[in-house]
Amino acid sequence: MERHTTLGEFIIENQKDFPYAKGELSALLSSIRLAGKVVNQQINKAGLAEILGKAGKENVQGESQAKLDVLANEIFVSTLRNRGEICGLASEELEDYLVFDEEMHKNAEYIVLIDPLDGSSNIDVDITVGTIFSIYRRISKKGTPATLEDFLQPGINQVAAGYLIYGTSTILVYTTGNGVNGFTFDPGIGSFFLSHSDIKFPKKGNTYSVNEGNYVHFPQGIKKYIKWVQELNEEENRPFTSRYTGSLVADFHRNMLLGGIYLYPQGTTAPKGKLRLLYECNPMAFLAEQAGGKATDGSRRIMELQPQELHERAPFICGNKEMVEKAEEFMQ
Ligand SMILES: O=P(O)(O)OC[C@H]1O[C@](O)(COP(=O)(O)O)[C@@H](O)[C@@H]1O
Ligand SMILES: [Mg+2]
Ligand SMILES: [Mg+2]
Repeated sequence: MERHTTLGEFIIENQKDFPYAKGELSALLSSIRLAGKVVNQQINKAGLAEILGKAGKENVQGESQAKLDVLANEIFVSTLRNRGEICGLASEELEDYLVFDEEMHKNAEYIVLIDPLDGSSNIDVDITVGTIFSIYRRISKKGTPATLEDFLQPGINQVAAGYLIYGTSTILVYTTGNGVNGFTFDPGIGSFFLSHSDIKFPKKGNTYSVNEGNYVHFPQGIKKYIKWVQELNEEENRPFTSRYTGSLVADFHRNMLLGGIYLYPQGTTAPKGKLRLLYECNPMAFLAEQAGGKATDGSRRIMELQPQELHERAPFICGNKEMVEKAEEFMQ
């Protein structure tokens, strides 16, 4: 029987891609793997462990937090705080970034941004959710506390990014700038194994993912693009199929494997869209580009946007290159 490579082996094997690396990034990816396992275990038994429902408080964006948003955040923060690979962390569920200034963190090279639980509206109804992470090398001097500047870096500075998808199976997908690979969790063994190597968007896609309930609020260009995808044109395989789960990770994963486009545009009610640039758009954009796809805000490359605030939002269009460029044409 063919033996699959474990995530741990793959991380070590690929450490050579980073001639300057001293193993910190590998150790950090392993910490994220560990936290992911713990969150996965909690999600699998959520209905029994009284961790469904609301936490009774709001995050900095005024969204009412789900108990699992809070728990997943605590698991990632405590796992990464207990291991010395990062000097700071920012999260969707925390108003401000955390500075890890204990001795073992002071000289750490990296910072992490996370969306601990993506697709929160789906938790209580057992639909696929995820965790998204983005890793940067610090800008501030080693030995000093992490600064806001360390977090407000453009997406092109990411050294690694990825997500965990908690679906029919649990898969960890990530890139370090050398392609995108996916590892499926085998609960029987308790390890992640390489199951999707060097993932690339298929040449063509015919699935579009957008919350059409917001159609009336969309800019004209997006309205026209949606009309275009729904028109009959057998040659161009239109109308496209509509698939929207309410979880960015799930829609992105499907579109990357089968071809498609995800759109969360700006609108009258959300002038800058809904998704957060630093821990949703940038990591997915890095993965998309590494898989041969594209990610824009309708006209500009997401990864070239200069962030101004920790929780700022950005219009997000991401998927097959050709499909994103068509949407951009309509936006022009
Ligand atoms: O319900 P809406 O407005 O369509 O938004 C759904 C989108 O918002 C998100 O749930 C935002 O992420 P969080 O759940 O992490 O807040 C995305 O996963 C999803 O694609
Ligand atoms: Mg999210
Ligand atoms: Mg979230």
